[in-house]
Amino acid sequence: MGWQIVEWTPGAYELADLELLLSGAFQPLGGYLGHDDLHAVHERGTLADGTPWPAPVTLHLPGAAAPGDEVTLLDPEGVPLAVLTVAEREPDGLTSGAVKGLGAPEHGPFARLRRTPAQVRDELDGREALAVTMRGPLDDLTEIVATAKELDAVILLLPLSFGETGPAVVRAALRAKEQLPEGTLVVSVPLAPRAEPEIDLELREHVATAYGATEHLAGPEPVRIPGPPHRRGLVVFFTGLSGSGKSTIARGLRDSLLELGSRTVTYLDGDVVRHLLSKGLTFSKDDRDLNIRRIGFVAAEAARHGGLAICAPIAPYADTREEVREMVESVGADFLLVHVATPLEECERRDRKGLYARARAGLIPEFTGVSDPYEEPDDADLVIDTTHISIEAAVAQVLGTLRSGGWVR
Ligand SMILES: Nc1ncnc2c1ncn2[C@@H]1O[C@H](COP(=O)(O)OS(=O)(=O)O)[C@@H](OP(=O)(O)O)[C@H]1O
Ligand SMILES: Nc1ncnc2c1ncn2[C@@H]1O[C@H](COP(=O)(O)OP(=O)(O)O)[C@@H](O)[C@H]1O
Repeated sequence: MGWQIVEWTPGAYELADLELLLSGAFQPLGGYLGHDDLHAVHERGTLADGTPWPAPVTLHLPGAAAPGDEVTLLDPEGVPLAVLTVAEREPDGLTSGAVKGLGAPEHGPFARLRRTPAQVRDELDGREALAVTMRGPLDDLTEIVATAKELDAVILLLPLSFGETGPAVVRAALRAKEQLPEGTLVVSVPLAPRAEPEIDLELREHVATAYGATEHLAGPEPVRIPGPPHRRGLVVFFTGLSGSGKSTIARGLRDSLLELGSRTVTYLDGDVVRHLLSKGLTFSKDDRDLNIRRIGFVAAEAARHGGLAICAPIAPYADTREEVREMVESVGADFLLVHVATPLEECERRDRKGLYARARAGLIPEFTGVSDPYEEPDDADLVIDTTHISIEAAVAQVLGTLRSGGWVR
């Protein structure tokens, strides 16, 4: 926590909130909330001064920052978006303060469909507006058309484009517009969903009002029907000590899958990863974590498009494995953790590459199992100890799990 923070890329959720703070969609808020406001929001649904406000809008910053410091907030591509003037800072990094925009946000899909509330209010020019906030397709337009007619209002479709489903919601709004009266407006709003439905609804109402709505209809929630497992993306993630058998089983699995021919396979071989994707990284905790995140990122991209990715790094830390699981599940794919639980003594006895001997001799520092930790998974979907079984039997166990889960037919 010692280093002074001068710039920072907030998380996806915080960035979405930032955009709405900057555009005025979160009026009267001018920045991230601090302790007193958050307390009042939780207790009474107002800010500390009594102004109605339904939901927390928060930011976490690492590093050191004191009241009055300025921190530049960047988008994921590194473009400066805003300057935050720190007001308060909690020990856990929660930071409040006003934000000032540096330019129109350009990151994320459908940037052209974003407009500020002021621009939309200008366009409405005093006419009544019926806002429809949507997170899923509108299956029935009759209520919207009837209500708009009754109010003599312009229809304002506000697709809440956040995360994976964002682009689909915007497409649904553009499709709906074609069947709605002329003059219907579509404005993409990156409002991240809030966990509690009532709070989410209230926040949607605030945002709709900021955009000039005189009435608000909340569109249906997204219905996510996951495809059958054999069409869903899958990441098979092997973890275990060096020499436990991860690569051998992973290669066997890849070959069996290629032979079956029913799925596309991406194999992220540990050595290839270390020579290319993670070239130059060491075996410090930070570098191992980064290595695993990179592997997770690539595997999730393959799985996002329905592919099956196989990875076989040591991945000694539980938190980092969990991060990868979340990364994969957030793109709508499945994650299968296989713990190759061959005990250290057996791995050391095999010592295929002579690494254990060198590690014991003190020639390799931070060697997993010898002088560096391996956190045993307690969330493995399959555990295989290869001490007394053949390679074929080990591969068959994994393939059997894929078959019984329906991932492979
Ligand atoms: N200090 C230290 N600790 C552990 N392993 C070491 C180390 N130095 C080199 N190696 C070799 O690197 C391979 C492990 O790399 P990974 O990318 O799988 O490790 S990690 O997941 O980032 O922890 C591992 O290969 P495998 O035997 O295939 O597991 C080792 O051969
Ligand atoms: N049932 C088994 N499954 C996998 N490997 C086995 C098995 N039995 C013996 N081995 C041997 O153990 C070694 C495992 O090495 P490797 O697959 O490179 O491990 P890791 O990738 O975990 O470091 C190989 O020499 C392999 O032939």
